[in-house]
Amino acid sequence: MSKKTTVKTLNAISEKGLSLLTEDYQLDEQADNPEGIVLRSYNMHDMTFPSNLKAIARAGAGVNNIPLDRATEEGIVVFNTPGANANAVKELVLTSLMASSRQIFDGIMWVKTLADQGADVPKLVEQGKKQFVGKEISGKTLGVIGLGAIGARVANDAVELGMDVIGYDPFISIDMAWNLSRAVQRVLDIQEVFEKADYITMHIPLTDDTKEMFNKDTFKVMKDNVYILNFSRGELVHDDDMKQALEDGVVGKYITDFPNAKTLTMKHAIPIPHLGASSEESEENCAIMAVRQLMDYLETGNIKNSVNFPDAALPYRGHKRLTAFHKNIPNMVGQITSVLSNFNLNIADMTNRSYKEHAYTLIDLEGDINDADFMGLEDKLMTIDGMIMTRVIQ
Ligand SMILES: NC(=O)c1ccc[n+]([C@@H]2O[C@H](COP(=O)([O-])OP(=O)(O)OC[C@H]3O[C@@H](n4cnc5c(N)ncnc54)[C@H](O)[C@@H]3O)[C@@H](O)[C@H]2O)c1
Ligand SMILES: O=C(O)CC[C@@H](O)C(=O)O
Repeated sequence: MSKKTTVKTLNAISEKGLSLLTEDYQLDEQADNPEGIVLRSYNMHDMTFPSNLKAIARAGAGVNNIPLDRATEEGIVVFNTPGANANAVKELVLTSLMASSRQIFDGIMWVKTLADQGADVPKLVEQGKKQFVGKEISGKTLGVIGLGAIGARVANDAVELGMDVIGYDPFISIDMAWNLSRAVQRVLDIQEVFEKADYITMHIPLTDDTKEMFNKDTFKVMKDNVYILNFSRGELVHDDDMKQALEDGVVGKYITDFPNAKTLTMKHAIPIPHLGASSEESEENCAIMAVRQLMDYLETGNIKNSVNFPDAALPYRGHKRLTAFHKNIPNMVGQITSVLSNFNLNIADMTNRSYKEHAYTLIDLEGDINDADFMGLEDKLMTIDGMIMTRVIQ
């Protein structure tokens, strides 16, 4: 019996996805040395990668919880599931936008304080409700920073709700640009969003460039009483500056899906316990996509939706297949094919794709090949300068 491939989960992953793992896999939450890991927001930064680990599948969009550079150096592919939870997040953004604008959260908290007022409750409600007069969003300006899977959906639906929408994304993909409503006004300078918007929602990854993008300098440019929605990552906002801006009335409300000890005590902050992607549909979509991508890679070497390797695929026709991940430098493919020819192995098909400083080569080998024909092949390939990982799939 051939050995099963071990997959470990680091968070609760929808059964709809995990049940796709066939009998060739064993799912083991305690495994010390799995070939694959599936996770959501678990922080992997302090974790040493197991020696057998080949792939990490993030059931979700953000990958700031995974040490990508280290994974790349160790030849471990990292996947995410673009768009799979975007509708869930969009719905919560729009819900929060409308509910906060109409002071629903404050109103609910207040009305609960009347619980011991007996028959007077209806009268007190009518007397007290004037504290919670809100604003309609129709006709107001929404600034959307980041027009990816979530931002583009939020922008399009906000247009349908009657808002004037300004979008900023210097790196927008062609697909997203096609999907964006023509009513969304795209701007090339983020300052324009800060200056004009009554509500600002951010849908960008957390990177060195975006960390604390919302700070006292950017608040200074914004309209007084602007509402800021953060369904991306807490670290995009400088907490102390936000606290001050809320106290000064520069920011009217801060709706954040990433509460921490500071935001929980901020006046006018509305903390939500990271529920953006927590819908049944989104959890299933993400798990199914993550597990499929992981299995495809482990079984065929094909890559789709990686954040650190190039996407690459060859139709899998049962050939013995060699995969190699290496530096994106001249003559790597030449050196690989030369080793193959020394081993008397003939190429049936191949592809080589690059991403930033690295490249990935998939080679199908022709004919009936025995295990003995591969003896020493991977060791030899690993002696090529710039080679990071090789794998024979048989
Ligand atoms: N709250 C949640 O549960 C939840 C769920 C999903 C995603 N997220 C967060 O939301 C982020 C966005 O998710 P997505 O699915 O839309 O990702 P995405 O990759 O589809 O979109 C991100 C967009 O941000 C743009 N961008 C990058 N840097 C930018 C910058 N400096 N200024 C403006 N735009 C910039 C990119 O070009 C891209 O279009 C994720 O990275 C994640 O951190 C949170
Ligand atoms: O898994 C989750 O619940 C949240 C995921 C979300 O933050 C993401 O970046 O996709």
